[in-house]
Amino acid sequence: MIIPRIDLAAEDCKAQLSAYRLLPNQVLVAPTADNATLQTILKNQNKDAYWVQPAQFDSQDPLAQIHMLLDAGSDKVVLPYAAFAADASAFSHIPQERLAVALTLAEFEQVQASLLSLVSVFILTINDPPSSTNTEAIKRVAQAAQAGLLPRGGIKRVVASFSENTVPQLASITDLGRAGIDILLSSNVLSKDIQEGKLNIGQAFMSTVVSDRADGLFPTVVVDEQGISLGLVYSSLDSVVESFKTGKGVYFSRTRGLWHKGASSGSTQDLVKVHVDCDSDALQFTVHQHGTGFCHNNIRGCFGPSSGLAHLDQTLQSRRISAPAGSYTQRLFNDSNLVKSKIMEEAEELCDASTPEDIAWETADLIYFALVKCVANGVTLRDVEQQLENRSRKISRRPGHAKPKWDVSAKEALLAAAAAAVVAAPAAPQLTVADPPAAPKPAVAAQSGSAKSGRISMKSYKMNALSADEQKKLLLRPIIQSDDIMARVKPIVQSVRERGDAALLELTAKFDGVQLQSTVISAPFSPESMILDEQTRRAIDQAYDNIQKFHAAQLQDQALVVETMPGVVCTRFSRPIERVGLYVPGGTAVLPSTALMLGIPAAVAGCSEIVIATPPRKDGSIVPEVMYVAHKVGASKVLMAGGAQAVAAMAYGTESCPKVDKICGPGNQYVTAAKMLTQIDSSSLVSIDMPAGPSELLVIADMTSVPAYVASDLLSQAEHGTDSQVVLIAVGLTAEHLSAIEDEVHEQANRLPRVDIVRESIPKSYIIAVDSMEEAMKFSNEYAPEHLILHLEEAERHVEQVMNAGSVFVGHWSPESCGDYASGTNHTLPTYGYARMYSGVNTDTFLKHITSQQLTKEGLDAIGDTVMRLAEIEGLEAHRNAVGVRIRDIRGL
Ligand SMILES: NC(=O)c1ccc[n+]([C@@H]2O[C@H](COP(=O)([O-])OP(=O)(O)OC[C@H]3O[C@@H](n4cnc5c(N)ncnc54)[C@H](O)[C@@H]3O)[C@@H](O)[C@H]2O)c1
Ligand SMILES: N[C@H](CO)Cc1c[nH]c[nH+]1
Repeated sequence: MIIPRIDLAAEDCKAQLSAYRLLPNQVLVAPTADNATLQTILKNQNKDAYWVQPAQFDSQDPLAQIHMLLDAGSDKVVLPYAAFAADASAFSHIPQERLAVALTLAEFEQVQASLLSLVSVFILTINDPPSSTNTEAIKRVAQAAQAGLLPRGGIKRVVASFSENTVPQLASITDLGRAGIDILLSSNVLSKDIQEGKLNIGQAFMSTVVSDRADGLFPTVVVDEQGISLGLVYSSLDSVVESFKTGKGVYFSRTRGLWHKGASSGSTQDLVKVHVDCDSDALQFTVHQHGTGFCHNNIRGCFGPSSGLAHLDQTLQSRRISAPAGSYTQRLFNDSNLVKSKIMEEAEELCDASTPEDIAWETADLIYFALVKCVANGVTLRDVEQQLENRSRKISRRPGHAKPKWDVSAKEALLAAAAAAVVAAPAAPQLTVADPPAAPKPAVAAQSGSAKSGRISMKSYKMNALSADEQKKLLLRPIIQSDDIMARVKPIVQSVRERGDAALLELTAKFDGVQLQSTVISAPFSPESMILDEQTRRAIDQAYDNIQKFHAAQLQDQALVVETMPGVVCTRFSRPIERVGLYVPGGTAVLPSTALMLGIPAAVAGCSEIVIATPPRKDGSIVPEVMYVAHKVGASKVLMAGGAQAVAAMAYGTESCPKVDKICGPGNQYVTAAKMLTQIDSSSLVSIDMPAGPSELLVIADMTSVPAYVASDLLSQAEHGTDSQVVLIAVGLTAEHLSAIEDEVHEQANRLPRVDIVRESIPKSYIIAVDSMEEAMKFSNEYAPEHLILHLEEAERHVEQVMNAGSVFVGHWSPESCGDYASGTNHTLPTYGYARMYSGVNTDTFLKHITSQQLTKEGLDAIGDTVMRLAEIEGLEAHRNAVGVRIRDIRGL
């Protein structure tokens, strides 16, 4: 094997480096260890090939410079024998395979046994050209030096370093090579061309390779930059010479002769490295493959397509060039904030994962999003691997502490201290340290963690293949055992009604797993309870402003005045409901947005007492986002309770929770059942907004719809709860379009943190194919969805046909999520088909309308006979008389 020696003091050193980069190793001779050219070279990618030989080290601290060169990634540092002779033990901490020694034949004679175990390469300085005498001497040294393998595997190498102008015969290289001796030559005597007075690099390289085949060819394994095999070919001496010359993959075809790979197909190869195997009879070409691939069947490799990370990397690289419009991947490429959020989300989930399956799952997610970021920024998987390899070559170890921001142990200690402080302070049950705004893990994910496989798909129907009865059945929501739920809720409501706070505390311990000391936090709320990061605060403030604007516009503060007949004036004016209870769900997800949706209209309406009820977190606190909203809307109390017990507390009142006049807000089946139960109990004297149960969504989509958008909207509601239902009405969609939507549902769902919930809600959901918009609208109006999305051409034209729906989202750019959070409309909406007769929460929800009238003498005279006659018909004489006594006076009867 030949090794070029490149003098970094030479002007053309970088050109030399590039010319001989295909050889496995190069020796870089630098004037000093910190030479600027050397440092620049070590910053590039190929450094694992370099043996660095500085002529001079810093005399104060040579070891530090050796560490620096090895940490920078050089494969080996070459030291003069004198350095070892002075104190060999100083180098004993450096891995043997990273050190080489340069010495003369005479010096080798003095080598102590200890040096043999410190270095992996002996570079013998030979001042004369190869001769029979020095060749024999070199061979003797090789025999002595090469005894035994390196501790971590591999051989010790002996290299004969010939002087500046020596151009050895190929036969000498072959002779030394057969004895396992490499030849180090000045790059000045080498050439990529066949040139008089120079040694051709291809021929020199091949002079130690022996073919064991009758045709004299050399089996050549072709691999990509990640070392993944692309195929097996054959090389001849000429093809190798040509490869070194052109820097391309050139082989020998037994049918075509010299074969410039890709010359006709376009699938060319840039040659990255050429290696010979351990017994010198086969080659390995490392290439950067262009075009469709190496295999003539238009796939990447002859042994089939790549898999694993390499495959993901290749897919993302090709998607970067041509991602389908509207696909999730394209969105990720264009939205660096989304990628950032996903990486942080997945990293957190990986930290929280504990089972081997979950850890593998979360790692896969994290790697996926990390690779998207790489590809979006022109970084390849190989670049990442190169970094890992560089790190593995470092010999100085960093302590590896986490930055303070991420130091979990320190944070836990802080939280423990804060919790201890809270226990000591009886009146403040919430932590004083703000937790990150992360939502709690879905209950289902926590329980299962197993059924994470299988396609996630909705059921599929064709409207014209269904009987009327079958169509009707589809209008029903997933069955809820309401008798069973009522039976569970009644005793809960009863016990809170009878035992007040004591029952509340017990039930919170039972259902929410937290033993509180008190049930209510009263305003003014402490600033520590609502500490938010700036981005969250700004998001809440913007949502607040939009929702406030839309709900303030609904307020009719002018009385309605109509003179129905001359002298008969009818008026209607509104007054706020004084005390309202707002339920903010907190079971599988904490929903500060619901606090906005209920609190803002209540505040706009002017309710004088606003109580917000929400389940406490496991540490007994309420999320700071909800506390901040409670503060903004002017709530007087936050009730730390959820479920039926919270509803009962607000309906009947307890020692600490005020009784309210109306309870609003969505919730699970227990919440909804308790609202209905307390509403029909006249002794509670409480009303409710509506039965707002599990979230649901109906999408009507035509061929103009974007599959990725449709799927994302369906999933946005399917992720709420296992009982959520989403429906897609496909209007004249082709089979391809429909299956693109189904694929997106599956793929996007699998990337969701709440995929376990989606796995249960999506199978309860369905797609129904129809032929016309009329059929679609008819079905939608009968279903009366909570949310209706129109993914249609000229979607706005169809709004006038909507008869029953909680809220409508018009066109491709109106995702339902905007209505959930920030556009201005309310997200507390009727579900279960109640949109046929209920409106969603709005400003009027928190108002009563009072009417009044005033009649003049003339007005009463004009209307009197009508009223008296109608009272007579009903047999209500007192009614008739109240008008009659006045009419007699007016008319002087
Ligand atoms: N329609 C709308 O406008 C709208 C808006 C937002 C949310 N939602 C829906 O609200 C619901 C929120 O449900 P959630 O469960 O996440 O939160 P939640 O706050 O409604 O319910 C959590 C509470 O349920 C109680 N509970 C749990 N298991 C119980 C059991 N076995 N027996 C008695 N009580 C029990 C606990 O006290 C717990 O605090 C979802 O279905 C979501 O779709 C609807
Ligand atoms: N989509 C829900 C109404 O059904 C509301 C919500 C809250 N947070 C997110 N979404």
